Amino acid sequence: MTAAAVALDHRLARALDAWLPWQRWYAGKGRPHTAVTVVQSTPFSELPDGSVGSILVLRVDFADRGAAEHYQVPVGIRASLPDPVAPYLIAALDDLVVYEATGDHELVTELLGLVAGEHARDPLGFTSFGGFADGPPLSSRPLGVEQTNTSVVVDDRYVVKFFRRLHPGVNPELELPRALAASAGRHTAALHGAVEGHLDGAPVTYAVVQSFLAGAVDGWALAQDSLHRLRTEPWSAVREFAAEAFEMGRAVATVHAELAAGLGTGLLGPAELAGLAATMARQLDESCRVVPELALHRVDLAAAFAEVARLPGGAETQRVHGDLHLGQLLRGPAGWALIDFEGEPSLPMAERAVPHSPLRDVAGMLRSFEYAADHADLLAGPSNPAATARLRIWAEQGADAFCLGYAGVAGWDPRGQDALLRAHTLHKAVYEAHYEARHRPDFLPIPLAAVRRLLAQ
Ligand SMILES: Nc1ncnc2c1ncn2[C@@H]1O[C@H](COP(=O)(O)OP(=O)(O)O)[C@@H](O)[C@H]1O
Ligand SMILES: O=P(O)(O)O[C@H]1O[C@H](CO)[C@@H](O[C@H]2O[C@H](CO)[C@@H](O)[C@H](O)[C@H]2O)[C@H](O)[C@H]1O
Repeated sequence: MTAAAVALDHRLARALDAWLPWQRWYAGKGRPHTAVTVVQSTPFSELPDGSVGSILVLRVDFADRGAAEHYQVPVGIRASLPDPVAPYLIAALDDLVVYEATGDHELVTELLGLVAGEHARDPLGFTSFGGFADGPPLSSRPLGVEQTNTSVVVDDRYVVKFFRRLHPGVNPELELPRALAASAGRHTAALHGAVEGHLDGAPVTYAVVQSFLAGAVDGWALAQDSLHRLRTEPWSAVREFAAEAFEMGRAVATVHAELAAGLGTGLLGPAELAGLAATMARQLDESCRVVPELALHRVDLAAAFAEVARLPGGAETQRVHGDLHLGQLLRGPAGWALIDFEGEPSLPMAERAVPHSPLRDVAGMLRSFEYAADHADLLAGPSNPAATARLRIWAEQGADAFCLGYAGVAGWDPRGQDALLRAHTLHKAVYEAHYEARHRPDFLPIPLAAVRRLLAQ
């Protein structure tokens, strides 16, 4: 059998069926599936020894007969597995092995070359926005971090992010940086290229290439370090983290201003506010089906969301990040930068493209300060009221400093819009409960405790 034929062999579909549910990025966990089908296979490279690189699209059908999901799996198919690629094995069929192309420097180099050269491999198109160095890259490595998609760092200069779950529509992670290309300052990573195609007649973003901010530390790692120090040097840990949170607030407000300037602003009037309240209530219902513990608070949560429909004077909107948290901020030599503009990865693209109040992102950050503190509390084991109190002060000081930094740039303090900020914060906590139930059930107590605490305030 040739390598090209393997991509379409039904035995590969069977192997993928067993492999897929174990992947961190697989979002169908908890929904028994009935079939995994390779619905698209786009060979992008054929090496002299007959090895092939191909971008597969899998369709997953579910027993509940709900909507099918599509996933991207770039694969390499070779006669033997080169040593560095061994951890990426998917299946061995006859005399050929199939593995994840993201672990293969040769195939990553081929893909990057297609982007830099703006080639096409029907139905995929490769676009360059410039900034590629001459000559092939010397090294590449999958990031290997906890993430929703799969990113590969090339020469510590680029990061190629392969979107795993494919939704029809242009991914905001391509759309927003592309719109900001001329105006974006130092608080975002430059966009170099993209891989786009079609699925069922709709445009789909397969991958983006961005500048890699080498040596940057992310906000979550910085928070972990600070929380560790909180045990021995509580006041300097609180003070120093608050100073960073202040700068994070400034960076987020600056990017918000750039997004507003590049993509415009709007106003939610009474009808749109009622629509927003209804969307929050609908998402609450969906999350209650996945996380039964949430249903205990359904009435109070619905009441907080209903408040949105009664906001006097409306609310300003614009395109926002959409899924902001500490892990989405990287501190490099030029200060804090925002990454990962794809929005909530489970939402359809049309919903992710809806303009929102910037408070949605602010709420994401405020939740993240609390999340980090509650995560530390959870890991610390048996209850220790003094330690818990310190953690709460740490989170509150971080949140206050963030809002002050934001206000310094935006000219308004997010804490001034109480009901909308509260609704967005609760909405984020509900989303987190849904997300954790699907991806990291051990962490589910964190957002559930937050829902209880926020409702009690
Ligand atoms: N441009 C970049 N420069 C440096 N590191 C990055 C960059 N983009 C992403 N990362 C690192 O990769 C991690 C995952 O990236 P992210 O875009 O959040 O992935 P996902 O959306 O799949 O969860 C980030 O937390 C960060 O550590
Ligand atoms: O993968 P993404 O970065 O797009 O975001 C998803 O995964 C995040 C976890 O990796 C999740 O964030 C939640 O956990 C964080 C700690 O790991 C915490 O800082 C965030 O506040 C919390 O929301 C995010 O919600 C999800 O969309």
